[in-house]
Amino acid sequence: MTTPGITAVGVRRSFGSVQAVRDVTLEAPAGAVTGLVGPNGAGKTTLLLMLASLLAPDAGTIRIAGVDPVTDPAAARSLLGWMPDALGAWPSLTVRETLVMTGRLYDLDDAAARRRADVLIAEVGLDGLAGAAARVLSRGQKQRLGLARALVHDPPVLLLDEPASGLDPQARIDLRGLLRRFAAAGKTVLISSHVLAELEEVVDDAVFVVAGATVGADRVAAAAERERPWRIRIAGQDARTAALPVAQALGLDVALVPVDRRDILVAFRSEAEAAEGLRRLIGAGVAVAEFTAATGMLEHTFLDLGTTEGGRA
Ligand SMILES: Nc1ncnc2c1ncn2[C@@H]1O[C@H](COP(=O)(O)OP(=O)(O)OP(=O)(O)O)[C@@H](O)[C@H]1O
Repeated sequence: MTTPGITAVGVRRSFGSVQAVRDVTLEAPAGAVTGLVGPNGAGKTTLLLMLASLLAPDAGTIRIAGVDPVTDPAAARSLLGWMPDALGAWPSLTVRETLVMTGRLYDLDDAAARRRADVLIAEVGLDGLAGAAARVLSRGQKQRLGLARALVHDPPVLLLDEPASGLDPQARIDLRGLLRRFAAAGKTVLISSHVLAELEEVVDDAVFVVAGATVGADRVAAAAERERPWRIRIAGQDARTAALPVAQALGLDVALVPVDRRDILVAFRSEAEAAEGLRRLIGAGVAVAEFTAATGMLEHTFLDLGTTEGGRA
């Protein structure tokens, strides 16, 4: 029976004495975009390489849409699209030739490979560069080609390592739309990125990897619930002047209410507490122009995990 999505249980991989991945257990369901988040050197790329069947795990089990990439790498590769963080393209082939060649490697006949290349060139916005050699592409253009290449065989599972790096704002918005469309079509998307604010806008859920191990759901939930700062901006008043009425309305000592450029920072323990704070400010007649969490949930959780228990799961 085919199980959609990606599962990994107790996966490990060392390079000599370096334990790059020491204990990863995760599930990325079909029909969703799952983020893979962790600090530099946490083991994300090593893990993605194992999921992509390009590196053998020392221990543990992996399933890509039900297929074991260790015992049946060919079947796994037919099910997954892999976008590495750096494009290892054939430098003298053009964009179109690269995609046609990739299609041929996936057993498309020549005509089908050409049709597929043209569709993908349009989809990733490389129309004007179809005849350009891969070596002359900018970093962002290479990223687009890497994405197109991962999609050649229309795989149900997509593994993307830092796909947004080097992309301009429009290309990032396009990428978000594309990933959401994939998820809506029932595909599985696992994406690593350091740009957490951006990841936040595209993922349904996130898996945190710290020091080679996935962080348990209870620890992630606890980290997410810890106090975090909110930015408050008051209409028509500079932040220093406005800090006093804000502190009074919230029952705080003004000396404990920091100011950051035009904003006042106040820590709340939860969204419910923040909502209550906003109610009090409005009730006290404070002209609130902006009231927003200073860090997104992913960033907040990431920072919290990095500062507790040495980040160990
Ligand atoms: N081929 C290799 N040989 C030796 N050590 C390696 C190898 N590949 C990775 N490592 C080590 O394994 C650890 C995890 O590396 P990995 O590239 O998986 O981390 P990452 O989470 O992707 O990091 P980043 O966010 O910086 O890209 C690092 O300490 C790295 O130095």
